[in-house]
Order: sequence, then C-alpha cells, then structure tokens
Amino acid sequence: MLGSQIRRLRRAGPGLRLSSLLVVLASGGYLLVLSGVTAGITDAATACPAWPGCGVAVETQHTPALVVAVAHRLTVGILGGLLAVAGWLAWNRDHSTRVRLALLLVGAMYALQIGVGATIAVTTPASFLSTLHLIVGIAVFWGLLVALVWTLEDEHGPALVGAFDRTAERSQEPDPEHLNSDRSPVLDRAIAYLRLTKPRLMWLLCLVALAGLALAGGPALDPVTVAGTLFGGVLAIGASGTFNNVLERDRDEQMQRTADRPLATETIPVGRATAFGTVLTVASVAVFLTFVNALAAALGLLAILFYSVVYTIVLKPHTSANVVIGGVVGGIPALIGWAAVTGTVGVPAIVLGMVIFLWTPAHFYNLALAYRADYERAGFPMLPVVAGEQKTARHIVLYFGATMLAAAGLAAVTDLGTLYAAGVLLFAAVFFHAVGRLYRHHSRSAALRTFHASNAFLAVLLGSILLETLVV
Ligand code: HEM
Ligand SMILES: CC(C)=CCC/C(C)=C/CC/C(C)=C/COP(=O)(O)OP(=O)(O)O
Repeated sequence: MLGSQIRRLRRAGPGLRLSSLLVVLASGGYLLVLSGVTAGITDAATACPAWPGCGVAVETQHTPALVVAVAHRLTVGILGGLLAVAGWLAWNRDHSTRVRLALLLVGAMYALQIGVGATIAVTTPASFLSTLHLIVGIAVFWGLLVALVWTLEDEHGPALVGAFDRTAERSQEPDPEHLNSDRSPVLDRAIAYLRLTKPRLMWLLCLVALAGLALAGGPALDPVTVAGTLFGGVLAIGASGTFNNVLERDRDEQMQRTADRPLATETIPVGRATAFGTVLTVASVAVFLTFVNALAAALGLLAILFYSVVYTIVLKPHTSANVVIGGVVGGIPALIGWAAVTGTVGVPAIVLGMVIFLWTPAHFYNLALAYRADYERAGFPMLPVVAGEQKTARHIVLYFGATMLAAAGLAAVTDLGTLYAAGVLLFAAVFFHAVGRLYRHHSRSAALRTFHASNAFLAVLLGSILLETLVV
C-alpha cells in the first residue's frame, strides 16, 4: 500500500501534475481548432498578412479579425511553451514510454502546424493548406487527449479496478418515499404513472429539440410549432420510458438503483402500463400530426421504436456496444426540432444529432461505473462489466473529446460564434476537472459528479445555441 503510494508520488512528482497540464493543453488545443473552424480566422489571415508579427500596427486597427489573429498567435505561443514544459515533465518524472512518445508526436505535429500556419499567413492560402491546418489541429488535440488518458492511467489506472463497487456512498435501499407514503392512493398512483415516463431526463431532451427548432427557425419561430413539438416530444419520451419499464421489469427488480420502480414493485400491473405506453404513443403522433407535421410524427415514432425495441430488447441485454449504438436515439429530437420548422432533415440538425450521439457514452459510462455491480447482477453487459473500469474511464474521455470535435463541427456549419465557443470551452474544462477527480478519487460520488458535469456541458452547449440564435 505504502509502496504503491510512493510509486504514485514519484510518477506525479511534487507540484505540477502532468495530467493537469495536459488538461490545460487539450483545452487550449481545442480552442485553436474551434477558432480555426469559425469564420473569424479566415478573415484573420487577411487581416494579419505577415509572420510571426502581423505586419500592421495593432494599436491603430482594432478590427475583430485582427484581434482574432493576434489572440490565435498568442495562444499558439503560450501552448508551445506549455507543451515544452509537458515534455520536460514527461522525461524528468517517472512517466511511461507511451506518454513520452505521444508527447513527442504531438510536438512534431505542433511544429508542422506552426509551419503550415505561417505559410497560410504569408501567401495567398491554397485551400488544401487550410484543410491540412485543420486536420493537423484536430490530430494535435486528439494526441493531447490520448496523452492525457495514458498519463491518468499511469498515475491512477489500477486503483480504479473494483473501486466503484466499494464506494457506495449513497444508500442502496429503495427510496421509502415511493414505497410507503402518507399521500392519497390516487396521488400515489398518479406519481407512479409519472415515474414510468422517466421525467428526470425530459428537460435535456426538450433542450435538444428546442436547439433544433432554433437553428432552423431563428427568432421568428412560431409558438404553436414550438409548443406542439415539445408536447409531442414529451409524450414520445414518456411512451419510450414506459415501454422500457415494462420490458425491463424483471431485471429492474434485481438492481438496487431501480428496484423501487413501479413495475418492479408491481405497484402498476404490466397490462395497464403497456396500455399507458400505447396511449402516450398515439397521443404523441396525434399531437405531432395536428400541430407540427408528418415528418416530426414519423421521427417521434421512430425514436419510440428505436429506444423500446432496438435499444431495450436487442442491444442492451446482448452487447457492450448497447449505449454507443443506442445513443442514436438521443439525436432524434434534434432532427424533430429542425423538421418541425422546415419539413426536412438538414445538415445542422444531423451535426447536432452527432453531438448528442457522441456525448451519450461520456454521459452514461459514469453511471455504468457507479452502478457496475448492479448491472452485473442484472446480467447487462455494460462496458465496465465486460471490459473493466479502466477501459470505461478511457472511453469517457475519448468520447467526450469526440463530442467536442462534433461541437466544433456544429460551429462550422452554422453561424454560432463567441458565446457558443466560450460556453463549450468552459464546460469542457469543468468536465475534464471532474474526470481528473474520477481518476484520483475513483469513488461513486466522483463518477456521479462526472455524470452531472456531462449533463451541464450539454445543457450549456444547447443553452448557448438558444441564446445565440434567438436572443443575440
Ligand atoms: C443510450 C442512451 C442513454 C442511456 C443508456 C442513459 C442512461 C441514463 C440513466 C441510467 C440515467 C439515470 C436514470 C434514473 O436514475 O432514473 C440517466 C439520467 C439522465 N439522462 Fe441519460 N441516458 C442516455 C441518453 C440520454 C440522452 C440522449 C439525454 C439527453 C439529451 C439524457 C439525459 C439524461 C438526464 C437529464 C438524466 C437525469 C439526470 C439527473 O437526474 O440529474 N440521457 N441516463
Ligand atoms: C423523441 C424521443 C422519444 C426521444 C427518446 C430519447 C430517449 C428516451 C433517450 C433516453 C435514453 C435513456 C434515458 C436511456 C436510459 O437508459 P436505460 O433505459 O438503459 O436506463 P435504466 O437502467 O435507468 O433503465
């Protein structure tokens, strides 16, 4: 025990931890990618036509393009310095060869990136150079993420194994509020039906649909379309949740987290719950058809079928890819929102759907870690059950990185700008901070904190889409 503590301290060294520095570097690398895909940087190349200085008097020209260009170059310089410090730490502390090699490769790509950037600045940029600049920028960001994951694994990886099962800080007993209350039986029954609809996740799915609506319609959105889309969507989510409760009632009974669900406790009979799910499905389709359009209705029905049949019956009990593939359903509300306004499926909605799809593993794998033993007991092949905690934690970081890239892609295909970029960057840093704690404390509460950080990230991303498209 003491020996492993000493080894860990040697790896981390006193003072600055390499993993903390890599979080700063990855965030900075992402800022460069994000600024590279927004329109500002294209104008910046023209506003700043020399290298390494701009060749124009910055004090006399305060154009936004020039500010972007100068900020870009300053960030490149600062990150270059930090990258050199990271290399120094990797070589002078007890870090693994794979971390050192990853940083060496990132350093080489960074040098190449500076060369390409300088060429773009001083020449009339050929489009292939701009594409190369973007690709190498993404590779630098990804290389930093991989280096971060490997560093965290070197520093804390083995400590994750079995740790979450041992740290059940939350009471595992079913919430007595649901089992024995002083409320009237009618109210109790109504609450039980409400619980079938999984209401806690509705707000975020509604935000996804709202973002789809806002990207398509801007400030001139029709209130009836908005209300119809949200109401039809809430009914569809309720139907999906109800069918999921029906289909999983036996396994829910075996999991401490879900043992108090109304079907697991037989508070609601299976037949009634199935009828309730069917009524919600019909009501959802009717609302979409009456107040929105046929495409929104079809997509809502597709989402219900996908979640109830493809995810719950086919994927979840049979493959550890269940959540990755199941994440597709989370993107459908984005398509519904867009379709409600345009009657079609558009590129921004597909890219927003990609953001949700890639975010889903980074969201759910934290719960899979926190409740690993529960899922194992119920026979679900969730990633931590079949591949272990370390691989799951690695996937949380990498899927989150992919989500960040998709978020940058969304900025590229829309007019989203500074507010969106700032929100995404800030809450990505909050998420990475939580991930650092997850590796260091490897406890259930740390996993739940990362889960909430993932929700906050998506909420801020969607909220800033709403602000930029509807208000600013
Ligand atoms: C296959 C995909 C997904 C899986 C397996 C998954 C899994 C879960 C689980 C197990 C919970 C806890 C539920 C409970 O305790 O009742 C949860 C909560 C939640 N999920 Fe997901 N989820 C997925 C997709 C999504 C999507 C697409 C969204 C929204 C965009 C979302 C938003 C939420 C929210 C807001 C909560 C509640 C958080 C809270 O209680 O604070 N989830 N999810
Ligand atoms: C428009 C529309 C219908 C969209 C539906 C999208 C939707 C319902 C996404 C949520 C997926 C979800 C909550 C999975 C929960 O996992 P789980 O069921 O494995 O969790 P559990 O272990 O708590 O049952």
